Amino acid sequence: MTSQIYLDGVNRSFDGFKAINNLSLTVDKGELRAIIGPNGAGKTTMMDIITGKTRPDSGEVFWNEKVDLTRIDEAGSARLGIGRKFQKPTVFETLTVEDNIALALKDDRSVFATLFHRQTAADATKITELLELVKLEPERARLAADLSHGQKQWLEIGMLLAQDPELLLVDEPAAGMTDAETMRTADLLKDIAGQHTVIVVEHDMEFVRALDCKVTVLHQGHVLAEGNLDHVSANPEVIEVYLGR
Ligand SMILES: Nc1ncnc2c1ncn2[C@@H]1O[C@H](COP(=O)(O)OP(=O)(O)OP(=O)(O)O)[C@@H](O)[C@H]1O
Repeated sequence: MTSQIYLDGVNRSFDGFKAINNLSLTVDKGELRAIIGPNGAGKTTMMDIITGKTRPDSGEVFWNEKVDLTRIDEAGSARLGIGRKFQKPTVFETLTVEDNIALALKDDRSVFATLFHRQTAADATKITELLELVKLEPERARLAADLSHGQKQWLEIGMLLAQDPELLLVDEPAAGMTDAETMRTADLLKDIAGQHTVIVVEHDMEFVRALDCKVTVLHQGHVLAEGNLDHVSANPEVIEVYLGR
């Protein structure tokens, strides 16, 4: 199996505090992986290192086994095919759902050209496919502002998928969602995996259970446990530092 992301012996300190401490982690191509851990465990810093936002002090970070991610900045990581979804949805509220996706397909053109020129047949097909994937086809003509919080999150995932990333990093997608939206989001990420590699940081254990994937527990900047949710949940150290709180 080819690795999509490979971290080995990675360290990063902030003012003498080791946010990432000898972190080693491999995520395979097409895998869906959940990352859990208490506040301050280093989850965000790990994603910042993968996307070139933060440089490690030492250690190896490889993309597709050959590209050294420690030498790449955020723009470079996006060009490689790393898409990142931050916690807060950032859709264009005054545009329709469909136009949000159309814009994301066309970030090489101006907004004006995208909105006022006719779509090609290929674009129209791609937009419909993406809307169906993120379960927003019935909402395509609505303004993004009128969507529920969960629907906005799906729309932004659709916008990221329009760029066809190889890897999607998703930060706490279930935060603020209803139970039904949370379960639909788990289904969506499961649908996306395989075609894309998906790494999800999340605190909601019901959601992580629904993802039904390998889980990595981070604590104090390194991997405390790894395996399926039942396996890591039974680990006394994991219960002590995270689940038992
Ligand atoms: N740019 C920075 N400057 C100083 N300290 C930082 C910086 N980034 C992260 N830290 C510190 O590193 C530690 C790890 O933070 P990080 O945000 O990676 O944890 P996290 O697991 O994402 O936590 P949360 O679940 O709260 O989002 C924290 O103690 C944080 O204060």
